[in-house]
Amino acid sequence: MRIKICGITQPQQSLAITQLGATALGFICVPSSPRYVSIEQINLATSHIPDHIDKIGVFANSTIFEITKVVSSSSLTGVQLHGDETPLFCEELRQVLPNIELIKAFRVRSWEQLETTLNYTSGVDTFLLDAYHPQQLGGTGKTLDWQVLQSFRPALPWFLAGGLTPDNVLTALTQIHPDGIDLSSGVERSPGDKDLDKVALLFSRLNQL
Ligand SMILES: O=C(O)c1ccccc1NCC(=O)[C@H](O)[C@H](O)COP(=O)(O)O
Repeated sequence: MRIKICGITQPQQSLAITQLGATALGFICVPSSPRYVSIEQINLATSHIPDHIDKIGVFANSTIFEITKVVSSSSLTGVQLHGDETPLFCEELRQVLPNIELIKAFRVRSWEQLETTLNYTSGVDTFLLDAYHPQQLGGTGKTLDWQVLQSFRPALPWFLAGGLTPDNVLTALTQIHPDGIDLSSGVERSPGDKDLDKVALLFSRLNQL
C-alpha cells in the first residue's frame, strides 16, 4: 500500500519520514495554506530523497502555467489537484505533463458526488478522497464515513485521506481497502511541523496489518 505523508515543510523531516517507511511525500503549493512551500523549499526537502519515493505537489485551482512552472523547476513526480479542477482541465494538464502522475482529490460533500469521479478516469492516474470542510481545502483532520465508502468501486487506484491518525488508521483499513493512505494533521505537532514519534507510531501500527 502507498503511504503519503503530506504537508511537509522542513527538509530534515522529509528524509526521516521516508526512512520510517513513507512511499510518497506531499508538498503544499497552495499559497493560502499554513503548510505552503516555495519551489526552493521543495528542492531543499527533496534533494536527498531517493528516486523511488514519490514527490507530490498539491495545488488547488492553479493555472496550468503555474503548475508547470513548479514542476519544471523541481523534482516533483506527481501533481495533486485539490480544488475544483474540471475533467477538461485535467486532460489538458495531462497533455502538458505526460510523465507526471496526476492525482485528482475529491473533497467529499455528498455520496452522490463520488459518481463524478467517473468523468475523470481518462484525465488522471489516481484519485484521492478527502473530507469536506467549508473553510479549509485540506489538512482539516476531519474523517470520512468509512462505512459508506465500503461500496466505493472507483475505476482508478485511490488514496484515502481525511483525519487519519496512528490511532484510527487500523479501524479505517479493516473497513476499506484503498490503494494508499494520506496523512497530514494526524502526524503533526502544528501545521507543517511533523511529529516524527507519531509518524513512527503510524508505521508500527501499519505493521500489525
Ligand atoms: O494541508 C493543507 O494545508 C492543504 C491546503 C490546501 C489544499 C490541500 C491541502 N492538503 C491536502 C492533503 O493531501 C492532506 O494530506 C489531506 O487534506 C488530509 O489532511 P488531514 O485530514 O490533516 O490528514
